[in-house]
Amino acid sequence: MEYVSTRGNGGSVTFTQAVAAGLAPDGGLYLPRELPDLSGKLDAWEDLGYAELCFEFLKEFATDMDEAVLRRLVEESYKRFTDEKIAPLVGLSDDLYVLELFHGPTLAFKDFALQLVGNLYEEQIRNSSEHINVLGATSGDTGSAAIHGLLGKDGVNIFILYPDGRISPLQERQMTTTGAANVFPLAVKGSFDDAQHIVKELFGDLDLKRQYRLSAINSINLARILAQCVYYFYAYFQLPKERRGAVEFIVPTGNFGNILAGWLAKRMGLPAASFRVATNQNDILYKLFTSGQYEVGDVVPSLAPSMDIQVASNFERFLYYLVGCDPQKVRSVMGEFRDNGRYQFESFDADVFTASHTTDAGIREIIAEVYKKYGYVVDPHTACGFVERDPAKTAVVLATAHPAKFPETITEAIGIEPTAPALEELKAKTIVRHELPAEIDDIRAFIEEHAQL
Ligand SMILES: Cc1ncc(COP(=O)(O)O)c(C=O)c1O
Ligand SMILES: N[C@@H](CCOP(=O)(O)O)C(=O)O
Repeated sequence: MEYVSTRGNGGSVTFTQAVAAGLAPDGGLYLPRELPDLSGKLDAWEDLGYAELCFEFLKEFATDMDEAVLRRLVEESYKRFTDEKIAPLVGLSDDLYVLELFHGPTLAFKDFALQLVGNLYEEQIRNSSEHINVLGATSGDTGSAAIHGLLGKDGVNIFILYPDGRISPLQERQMTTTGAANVFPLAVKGSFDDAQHIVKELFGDLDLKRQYRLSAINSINLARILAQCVYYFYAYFQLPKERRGAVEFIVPTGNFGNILAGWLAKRMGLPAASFRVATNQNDILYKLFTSGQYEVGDVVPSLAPSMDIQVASNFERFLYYLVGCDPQKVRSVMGEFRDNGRYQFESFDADVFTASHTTDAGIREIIAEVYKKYGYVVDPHTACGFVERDPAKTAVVLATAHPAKFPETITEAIGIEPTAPALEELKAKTIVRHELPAEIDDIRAFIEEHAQL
């Protein structure tokens, strides 16, 4: 299978090359030249365990990898999950289900892809004997999942930018208390968007990228998206057969990676009816999907900090399909959006997407209501998925983080403090972090000083 850039000037590369590159050299994002039709495989996949399903799915894409190696890496990637089902589907009522994606090592859905990406990078280092330097931006969860996907692996330094003071204290502790000499958590004086922008600019500096062998762990990396497709199939197979008629996946959304993975799964044969873009008060995507107006505003810190994002990097992958896979149109829309901070679509076909948004007050109310009604505790991000439902559909809400990562908000809402052993043990550890301005030159200089060659 070949991979091409959304902007059309990145040539065509293999799976391994696309993963190693992260961002395409023309600044675009990689996608398969053609999506495979997997609908004929669903019957055979119905009863597979999570790792087996993941292997079967990924081997359609990693066609340049040895299958035995891929199988080993995939199996390894799900060993540290604490629930035997890996991604259990919990029924709250006949037509309302929660897909729990927080049983990995860092208690957020990012572990699904980043445990795997860590293993793919380790394999790459083993094969090339070259050191890599991982660079990423996080609004809370990607950073810790990436660090824990790579921790203890030789030949890699990790630089993670995060907005200082705008992630939860426990998310910060997950990144800053590892004690590992090759992990550099960079507390940046700015927003996640500032951090993500800097990271993309640095990946766009092709000399820097080549010299330091910079590798991406954000969802600009196609491996992230593909690994996240798997649990949509897995969730579907866990639904009772009589509930599979019209399924809406409700996805707490920020950078648009998670929901894009579901939508791609549908394009490949997953029989889902629709996907809900569930945002917090930073609702640029809600406005886009309800009006066609795509306009950057100021990010407002919220109770669901990992979704405090304005410019969602994976929108570009959706845009590519929206404009009929025409890279020139992608370049033109992205260019106008970059220059003006806005783009008005004349006709915006939202396809199978629906959208909702939630304020902080709404998040608190939902956490309390869901607990009262079902005895179930949702984290503030997952709460955004409980806003409204189409009664004609079976709803599957993606639970993207464990509530114990956000104890203050949960305690305020229901008077009970959620805990998780993996987080408790972090509280006594020493924090090591590096404070930097949100300036590309400062970040570049830090990397040049601390990267390994
Ligand atoms: C807990 C949580 N929920 C939801 C999201 C939003 O997911 P995405 O950025 O893939 O849209 C994130 C961050 O990515 C997150 O960490
Ligand atoms: N919400 C994310 C932001 C980064 O998104 P990614 O999916 O592109 O890595 C986070 O928690 O860091």
